Amino acid sequence: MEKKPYVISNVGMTLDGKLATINNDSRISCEEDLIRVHKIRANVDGIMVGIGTVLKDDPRLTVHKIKSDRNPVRIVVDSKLRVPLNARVLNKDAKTIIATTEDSDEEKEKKIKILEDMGIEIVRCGRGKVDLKKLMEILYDKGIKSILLEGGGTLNWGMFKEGLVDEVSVYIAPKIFGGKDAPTYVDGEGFKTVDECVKLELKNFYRLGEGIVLEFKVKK
Ligand SMILES: NC(=O)c1ccc[n+]([C@@H]2O[C@H](COP(=O)([O-])OP(=O)(O)OC[C@H]3O[C@@H](n4cnc5c(N)ncnc54)[C@H](O)[C@@H]3O)[C@@H](O)[C@H]2O)c1
Ligand SMILES: Nc1nc(=O)c(N)c(NC[C@H](O)[C@H](O)[C@H](O)COP(=O)(O)O)[nH]1
Repeated sequence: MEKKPYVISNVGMTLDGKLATINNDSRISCEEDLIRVHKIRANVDGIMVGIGTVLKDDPRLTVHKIKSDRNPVRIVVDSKLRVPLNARVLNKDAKTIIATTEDSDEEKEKKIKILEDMGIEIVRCGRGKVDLKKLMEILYDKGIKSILLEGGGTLNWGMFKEGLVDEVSVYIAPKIFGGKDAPTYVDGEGFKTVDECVKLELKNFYRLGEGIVLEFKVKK
């Protein structure tokens, strides 16, 4: 696909690949790592998360840990439009785009109208779940040429499966959460064979705070 933003996937995960505990405690990154993430945020056009992350963490998705005179556009992928009207991602600190499906019912249309009246832009693509390839084209046409993908595991799977991620950076905290139901970096159905899996090329690694940062390019 030619017309798509450059996508950097970032997470803070435990040594066992978890993004949160089974009780959804997601405090993984150390302060130094959060500053690293905010430096990336300050240099991209958009920050994207799935609705699961908004419902569980209520992130602001702004640059607030370092000085910056701009905030990227916040993009929430939300098939069923579950976003709470008091979510911090809907505040006035930055522009927000909610990506949802073309599926329609009276209640959804009502909520779209309320969100639009709040100044939120609604983008509709796909049926059943958001068509991520189409979404990337739409965002590119809106001038969003780079995106920081901040999870969670379900959206990460969708983006990797569609071949939409270009670069990966992960912070590995020296912690082990365990739990087969705890969210991991990439969840979803998973690839069935090694031939199909996403292949990466290690570009850089360094110690940061108590953990380590790994940076990869996705092999195309
Ligand atoms: N440690 C970290 O770096 C980090 C970062 C982000 C999230 N998290 C954690 O991840 C968890 C949330 O992850 P999650 O997996 O529940 O939710 P998620 O944030 O991945 O959102 C999933 C939602 O994305 C939407 N979606 C629409 N179209 C899709 C498509 N084509 N493919 C995939 N998803 C699509 C669906 O509405 C789906 O419910 C929370 O526990 C949060 O704390 C941790
Ligand atoms: N890099 C990273 N390390 C973590 O330990 C963690 N829990 C997240 N979680 C992703 C989540 O979407 C938000 O990045 C945070 O919840 C921060 O929220 P802010 O946007 O700064 O309000 N991200």
